[in-house]
Amino acid sequence: MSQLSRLTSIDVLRRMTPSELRALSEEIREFLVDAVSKTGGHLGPNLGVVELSIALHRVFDSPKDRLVFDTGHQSYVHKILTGRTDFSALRKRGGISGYPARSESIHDIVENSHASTALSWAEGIARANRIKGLTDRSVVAVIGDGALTGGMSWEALNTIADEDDTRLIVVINDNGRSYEPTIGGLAHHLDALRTARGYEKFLDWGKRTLKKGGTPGNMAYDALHGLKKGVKDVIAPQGFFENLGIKYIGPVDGHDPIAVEFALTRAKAFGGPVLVHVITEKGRGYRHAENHVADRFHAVGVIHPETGLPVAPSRFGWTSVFAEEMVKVARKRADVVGITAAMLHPVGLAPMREEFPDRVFDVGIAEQHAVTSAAGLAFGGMHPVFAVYATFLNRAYDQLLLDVALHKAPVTFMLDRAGITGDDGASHNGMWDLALMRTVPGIRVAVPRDGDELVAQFHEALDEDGGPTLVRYPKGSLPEALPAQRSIGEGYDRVDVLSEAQGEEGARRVLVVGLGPFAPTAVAVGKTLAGRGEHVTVVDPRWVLPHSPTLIDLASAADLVVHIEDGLVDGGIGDSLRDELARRGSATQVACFGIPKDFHTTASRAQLIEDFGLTPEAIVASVGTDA
Ligand SMILES: Cc1ncc(C[n+]2csc(CCOP(=O)(O)OP(=O)(O)O)c2C)c(N)n1
Ligand SMILES: CC(=O)[C@@H](O)[C@H](O)COP(=O)(O)O
Ligand SMILES: [Mg+2]
Repeated sequence: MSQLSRLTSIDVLRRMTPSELRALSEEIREFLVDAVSKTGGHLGPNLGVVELSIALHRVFDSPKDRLVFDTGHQSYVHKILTGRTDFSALRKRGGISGYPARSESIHDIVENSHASTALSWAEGIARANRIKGLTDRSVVAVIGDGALTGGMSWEALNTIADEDDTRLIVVINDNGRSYEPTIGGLAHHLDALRTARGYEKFLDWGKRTLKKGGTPGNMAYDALHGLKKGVKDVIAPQGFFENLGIKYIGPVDGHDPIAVEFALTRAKAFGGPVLVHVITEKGRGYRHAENHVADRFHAVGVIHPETGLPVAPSRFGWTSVFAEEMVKVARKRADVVGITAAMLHPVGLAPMREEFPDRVFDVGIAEQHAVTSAAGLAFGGMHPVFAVYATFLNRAYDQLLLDVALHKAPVTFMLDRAGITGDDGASHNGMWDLALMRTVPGIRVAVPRDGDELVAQFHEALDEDGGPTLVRYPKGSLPEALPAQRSIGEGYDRVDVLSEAQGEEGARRVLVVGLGPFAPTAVAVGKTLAGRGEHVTVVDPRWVLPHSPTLIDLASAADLVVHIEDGLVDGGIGDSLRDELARRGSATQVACFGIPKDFHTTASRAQLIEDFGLTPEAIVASVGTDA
């Protein structure tokens, strides 16, 4: 009988012998490869935390003890161990989320997939436990070495170090990588700890001792008892964690079940803030992941399990257009530099780094630093291009507002994954940037409708040296090119007319505005309205903030503006246009269509577009008839 099928409860897990645990680890790896190759997902990270997740659930008693996963993309094994083994609809509607989800399990806590938050979550939970006198409860934060490069992690560690009586265990899941090898001084320090003399000695001694081990059932006790007497002289050299005042245990081989369990048992018994440094391997046990140079299968699409090759071709057309154009620009403009927050390949800066390694900077998962560093680079005469997923820019709003915009710094933000991303969870939809940018003085925002426009607007952004510019585009493959029938105005003021129709005498005059990927939707809406005899003009404003005077004039001349955007409907660009028209005393009605702000369960982009009433049919039905 397979260990996985035996696993009907955590108690069964806790009674497993070392050999059963090893078999279970293998089965879980096979399960992960088989399941995730069918659906896509975070295969590499989860292959790396099989033994760690098992040990966490054997040593700690979730949900009494709280397990918090940073980013949460590495929680598939935790899900399997807590009774969720149907991965057939992973990240799909009706299936399990790719991140912890409270609606799925009492064992899941943090649904936010933005990195570097786990230590703050854990510190707050542990503080609450202390206040409530729940002194028998541990809080465990599992954080990757990449997430540890995020500033919030250090804000939390600074506080945690001061809370001696807090039962808080920080587990660093150190696989040496974010997507790529983790950058910076911290990564070097972790390396130093990892190769510390004590680590080898710790392991050899641990294995020797445990060869004489006790009964399998008492493995953790034997590990603890057997290794305790020698542990004092194998703790890794003083590191900044100890200097901060946080006890450090490790480094520990994260794929050695006994060593991990022993270390976690010690940490649990410590009774104060303690950090366990666990060394793991991203993609462990699946050679196509282990051999994948770029990111060890950090996030894969549907793949052939036997080869690791994608079933469908690359799905990131917009990113490829930017990547290619960035290299062309860099060849011509020495002042242009690229910045990424630990996502070199996903945002398309790898080709530029290939050719100009000194002009692409990876700052780790540190978007706030990236933005203010860009302000510094601009002050120094460069034109920085920060390529980032739209949702992750949220974190650097203050830096954008008061370090970049306040100083009118010529920084260009290239926002990938803007709008509804769908299956990657609620906090991954790039839905907030347009509304946020309404509050940023002086920023110019563009929303290209196809690849040609992305290139054109990227160049226009780079030509702007009087302040920040932002170009945002969706996840996935490129749409058909959508040429304009004619354009009105020049430069930022230019508005592209995509279609127009003269209606019947006295019919309603409708201006349909489709931003970016909703331009084709706007054309479809216009066609239906024209078919009913209404006067229709369908436009793409290209640069959407500040509003172009041409667009304002077109809108003022209409009875109704239908405005469709891949962003928040409350407070979005359509809302802003409505406010602007009202300020001018215009009687034009504005019907805004976009994303509602309440967060959503996992579903595909197509499903969410249906849900939000963003199909042409739904929009036409909503704006009614002229009658
Ligand atoms: C604020 C933020 N920026 C970027 C990302 C994208 N991202 C997701 S996982 C990841 C790498 C995480 O590395 P690490 O914490 O070491 O976890 P591992 O994948 O190695 O287990 C990144 C950059 C994110 N989720 N949140
Ligand atoms: C967890 C995380 O933030 C990233 O791994 C993200 O899920 C990648 O998204 P894409 O798959 O759209 O590149
Ligand atoms: Mg890592």
